[in-house]
Amino acid sequence: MMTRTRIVAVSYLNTIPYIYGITRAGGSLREGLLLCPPRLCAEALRTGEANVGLIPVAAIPEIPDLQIITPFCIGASGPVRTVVLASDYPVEELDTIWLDSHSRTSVRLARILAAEKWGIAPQWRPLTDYSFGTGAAAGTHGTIPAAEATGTGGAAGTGTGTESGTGKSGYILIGDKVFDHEARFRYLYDLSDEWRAMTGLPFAFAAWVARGEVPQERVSQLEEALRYGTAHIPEAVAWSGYAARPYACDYLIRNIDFVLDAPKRRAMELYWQLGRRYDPPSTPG
Ligand SMILES: C=C(O[C@@H]1C=C(C(=O)O)C=C[C@H]1O)C(=O)O
Repeated sequence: MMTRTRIVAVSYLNTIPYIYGITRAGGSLREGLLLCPPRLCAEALRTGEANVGLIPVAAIPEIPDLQIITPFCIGASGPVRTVVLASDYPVEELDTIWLDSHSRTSVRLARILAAEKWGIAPQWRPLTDYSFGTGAAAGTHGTIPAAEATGTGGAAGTGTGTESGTGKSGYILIGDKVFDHEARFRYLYDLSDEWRAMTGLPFAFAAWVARGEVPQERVSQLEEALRYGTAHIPEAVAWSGYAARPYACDYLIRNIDFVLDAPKRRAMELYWQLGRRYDPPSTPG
């Protein structure tokens, strides 16, 4: 029987209440904690580096022997704010969509929405460089070109998102980078809002899972830690590296919904069902 618990969780502001709860609980829960972007959280469960984790819901059916073990998630019942399609053009006009390589759930959600709601069939490309037009990497493949990101339209010859069609690009962005870059774009489509408009349901982006046997006592400790953290959001933010960000509490209280309730479980099932129609695009890393 497996007794060691190695926990992996997403390294964004939206996980701070969970991290706070786990850290405060101390002991072996905290010692086993590993933080990384969502795609790598799923990888850690898949490879066995972790046996408990907050992982993108897109990855749940792909990893054998997983179970959802807590009634907590990273979800949204209204706008989520940090999962967006950002562009200088209306979605109907886009011919290329660059996909955040840190994401598993939202990139597939974008493909579902493109086909089922927006009625577009853009080229899908991996976005791998988040310098957003600044620094030495500006204009290289997979980067948001500075000119486009600042709203002057696709800059010819940057080699990014402008090589084909009308050169109208959109960018699926998730997590903290949305706070830093949202103001650059004319159009922001909140993917939680778009999903709710299409289905009438809230959404769950990530859920807590265990792989293989994890002692019930550990699961109960984890659940207790998550409950504490989500019930003490201002305390968690004050403790964290986000204390000076004026939007942090508001975002965690108004945008993120931590409860994995029946409507979010229904949304997860529907998302898995729809997602099977749309193969995930190949993304590096
Ligand atoms: C709400 C968010 O949901 C995240 C989005 C994920 C994805 O797209 O794979 C995975 C985990 C969540 O933390 C966010 O990142 O802002």
